[in-house]
Amino acid sequence: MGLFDIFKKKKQEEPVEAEAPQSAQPEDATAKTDSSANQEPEASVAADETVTVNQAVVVQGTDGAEEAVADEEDSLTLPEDNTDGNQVAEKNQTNEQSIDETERYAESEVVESNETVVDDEVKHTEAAEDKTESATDDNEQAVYEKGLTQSRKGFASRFNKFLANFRSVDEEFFEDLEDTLIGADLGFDLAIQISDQVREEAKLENLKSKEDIRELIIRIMVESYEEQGKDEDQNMHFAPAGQPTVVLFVGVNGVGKTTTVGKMAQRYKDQGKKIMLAAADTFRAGAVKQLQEWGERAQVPVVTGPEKADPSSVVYQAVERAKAEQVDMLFVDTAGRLQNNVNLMQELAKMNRVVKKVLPDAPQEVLLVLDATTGQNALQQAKLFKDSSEVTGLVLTKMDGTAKGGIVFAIRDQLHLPVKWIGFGEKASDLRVFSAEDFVYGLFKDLVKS
Ligand SMILES: Nc1nc2c(ncn2[C@@H]2O[C@H](COP(=O)(O)OP(=O)(O)OP(=O)(O)O)[C@@H](O)[C@H]2O)c(=O)[nH]1
Repeated sequence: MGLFDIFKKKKQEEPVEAEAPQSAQPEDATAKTDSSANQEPEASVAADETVTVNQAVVVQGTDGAEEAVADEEDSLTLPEDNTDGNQVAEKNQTNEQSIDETERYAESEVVESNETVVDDEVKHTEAAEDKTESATDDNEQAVYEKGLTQSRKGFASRFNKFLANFRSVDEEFFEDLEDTLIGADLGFDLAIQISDQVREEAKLENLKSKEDIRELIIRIMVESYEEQGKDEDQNMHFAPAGQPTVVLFVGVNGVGKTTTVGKMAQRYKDQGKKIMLAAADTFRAGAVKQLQEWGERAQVPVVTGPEKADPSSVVYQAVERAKAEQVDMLFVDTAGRLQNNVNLMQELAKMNRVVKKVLPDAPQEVLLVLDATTGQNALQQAKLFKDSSEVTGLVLTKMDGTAKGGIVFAIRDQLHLPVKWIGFGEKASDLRVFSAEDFVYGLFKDLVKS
């Protein structure tokens, strides 16, 4: 069954009061494929242990870390400061603000009417999560529907505005359609491609009514999304039993790397995995502290180095330790990388090589963390990271705080990098395995009739 057929089936099964996402109980919610769910639980680690790597930078003879890192020393120039990163972050923010301005018209209604609902939902969610921080118990589809509220309303409001002007399927219609799709953050290329397909099929099927056209657009979007993703490997990859799985988290400042590491640590710890974290963001003291807090919360050890230490040295120590202590998964939090800073990209490559010196098949995953609220900007970052590092998948954070859900379509269309995880909030349980099915449904369910 194709994605659109699943979509239609879900829609037919949906209770009449579809606007109350928390009350929806889809039949197939238990059938979700969670790549991590079938792993064997193992013994948990000692609580609240923080390891400081005091010798992370200094070469002291016998330690392989020094040799490994020294081998790489020539190729690395440490960044002097984070100024550029801050500029990028500020630029993102400015960009976000200006886009917000233009979108306000389309979304103001939605945001206002949602505020009370969101407040209530937040209270409700917090109360529930006081009882359990488990990421596995909640109904996945309801989580997606809630997390995608802003994007769904944004889409619906754009489409309804566009269809309100609908008179006939003429050239003006296609121009409006392209503008609507670009406005929904699908990107120019995909907007044109979808519009062309709609043109072809509307003619072929002789579709004329507003409802038929609306459904055709959504069907084409869903089907082209599915088609483009058929070769993507969305699963997390793991080392063979007995070896640590190493996951590097990369991305520019403030996208949510540290938070994602913390959430993932909690998630896998809850599954019985032995977890270790490495604080390779040695440039920002706050980042180490932030990771330590997540480590304490999840009760997993955190390997740290002195401030301004060579990040690769910390990584090396952490990998050695993870191997020696038979850790199942080592999560490495890296500094905010700048897409236009060659030195920083080199440093990332160096980290990769240092990991391989200890564990030749690692890292099993290099996850690029992207902030969904930055829309097309996130896409640009992803392109640059993809070109200069071995990114294996994406984590899309802050989806709860944006109407730019369409970025998921643009990412697949232009990058062919699988979104593996999605963040719907700041709590550990807000990180979810990405499900195209739930995503598409959460985004479009208001636009298609059952
Ligand atoms: N609403 C929301 N906030 C998030 C999400 N993920 C992360 N955040 C918040 O985003 C902010 C930045 O997150 P960090 O984890 O510090 O980002 P970082 O990429 O590690 O930043 P640097 O250490 O500066 O490189 C924090 O306030 C997080 O709580 C999410 O999915 N939703």
